[in-house]
Amino acid sequence: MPGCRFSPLLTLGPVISRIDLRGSSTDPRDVLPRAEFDVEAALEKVRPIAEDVRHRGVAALIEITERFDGVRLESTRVPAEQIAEALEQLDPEVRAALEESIRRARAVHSDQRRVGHTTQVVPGGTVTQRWVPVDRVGLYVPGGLAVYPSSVVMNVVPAQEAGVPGIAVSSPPQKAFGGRVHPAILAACALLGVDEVYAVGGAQAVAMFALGTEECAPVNLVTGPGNIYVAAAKRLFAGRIGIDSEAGPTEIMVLADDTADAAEVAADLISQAEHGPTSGSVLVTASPLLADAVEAELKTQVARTKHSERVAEALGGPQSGIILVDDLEQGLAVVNAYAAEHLEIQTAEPHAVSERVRNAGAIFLGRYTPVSLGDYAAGSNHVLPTGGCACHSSGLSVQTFLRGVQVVEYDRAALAGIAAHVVNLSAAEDLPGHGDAVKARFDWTVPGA
Ligand SMILES: NC(=O)c1ccc[n+]([C@@H]2O[C@H](COP(=O)([O-])OP(=O)(O)OC[C@H]3O[C@@H](n4cnc5c(N)ncnc54)[C@H](O)[C@@H]3O)[C@@H](O)[C@H]2O)c1
Ligand SMILES: N[C@H](CO)Cc1c[nH]c[nH+]1
Ligand SMILES: [Zn+2]
Repeated sequence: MPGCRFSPLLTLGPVISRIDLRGSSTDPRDVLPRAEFDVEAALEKVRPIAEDVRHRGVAALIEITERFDGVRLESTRVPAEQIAEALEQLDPEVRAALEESIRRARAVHSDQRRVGHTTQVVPGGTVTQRWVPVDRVGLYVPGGLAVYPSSVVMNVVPAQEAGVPGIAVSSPPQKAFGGRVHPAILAACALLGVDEVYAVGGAQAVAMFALGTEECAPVNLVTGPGNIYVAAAKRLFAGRIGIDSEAGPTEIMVLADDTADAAEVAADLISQAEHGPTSGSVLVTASPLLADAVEAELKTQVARTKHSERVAEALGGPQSGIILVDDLEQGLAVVNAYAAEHLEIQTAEPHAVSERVRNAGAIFLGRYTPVSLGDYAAGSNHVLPTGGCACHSSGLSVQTFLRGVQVVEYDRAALAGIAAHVVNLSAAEDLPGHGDAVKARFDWTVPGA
């Protein structure tokens, strides 16, 4: 059968492991799978790359790119003609899909814009909250195992809607495309009006953005997903620049009951496993019947999916599994403990269930909302917190590119009205100089002090 491949991994045992939490009072956090993603260890490899870029700029980038991507660049900056040419040659169907994806993402992200607000604290005393976009961002678009024009959309649209004036994109050059950045990525940049693109991948791209080179001015913020080296470089430069998150391997958790369709659940688990061998795909269910049916479906579908080897590796890895629970209550406890990047709810009452979810990067409700819709064209953003970070962080949004600046203004009477409290608090902290700064405005006589 054309396109049908058989993975030898499938003959070795179950396609996915089972964790039976039924009747157990174990804290789900102690047993939940997660892929190993040792950013600290990767830092050791990334530090010399960063130092090299710091000292030798473009010359270092050219050498590192030759080493890791097998491409000898003449310049790191992609010429404008290459970007224009990529758009001219873009398949019309892919162009239409990208345009619709951009239109929907723009509709959602433009609604996230924040307006400033002034609070009148007392007569004559105001605090205004202003939202100011960062001046310049570097957006990383991965291009290793797969290439991601959709990630161009997911990074660029919120930055544009936030009003960021300087937007630069970087993505690895592809040997298979004559050493150029993948043409679909260049075309997506063209559709979005982004003309500053670099053919640099991995940690070296983050170093280029953070430090600047002869060809690329430094940025204030780097966003975008990537592999462990990208994550390690973000950790290395965080503080010097802002970062969105250290995105790890993609993951999906499906919370399902026996109203779910096993074939659809299996297809969704495979969809995210397709990103790479460390992707995590987890089904949580109280239905042993569904668990069996999904496992059987996985066996069939994995064998015929295009990237069956890496899918089988991801599903067979310790980061994937089918978790059997007693009931929806325990299922929700597992869901909240895991804090999935993507959570699908395939139950009889997905809305009501979703109200009880506290930790998830994005929630996909019902059978007609698969994660892959969100990956490409729901309007939502697909750059989401992974590795459990959804319990403290959000996905990419307009807010990522904004800083809140408070503008404070009190007149004489308003300051006089609070002066005694400021002086007393400064004394309580043994920082009397702070109080003196207020007293100085009243000829050292503070009313009521
Ligand atoms: N969260 C999201 O929104 C999202 C979206 C798309 C992709 N992803 C994830 O992003 C990741 C993409 O990873 P990828 O590897 O395919 O692409 P990538 O672009 O992140 O990394 C490729 C680069 O890594 C560098 N590299 C390769 N081997 C190296 C080594 N030994 N030392 C130093 N650098 C090295 C190369 O320079 C290459 O250009 C996947 O884990 C995928 O799941 C996440
Ligand atoms: N699932 C990935 C992380 O959310 C995004 C993506 C891009 N293309 C396909 N999928
Ligand atoms: Zn995906």
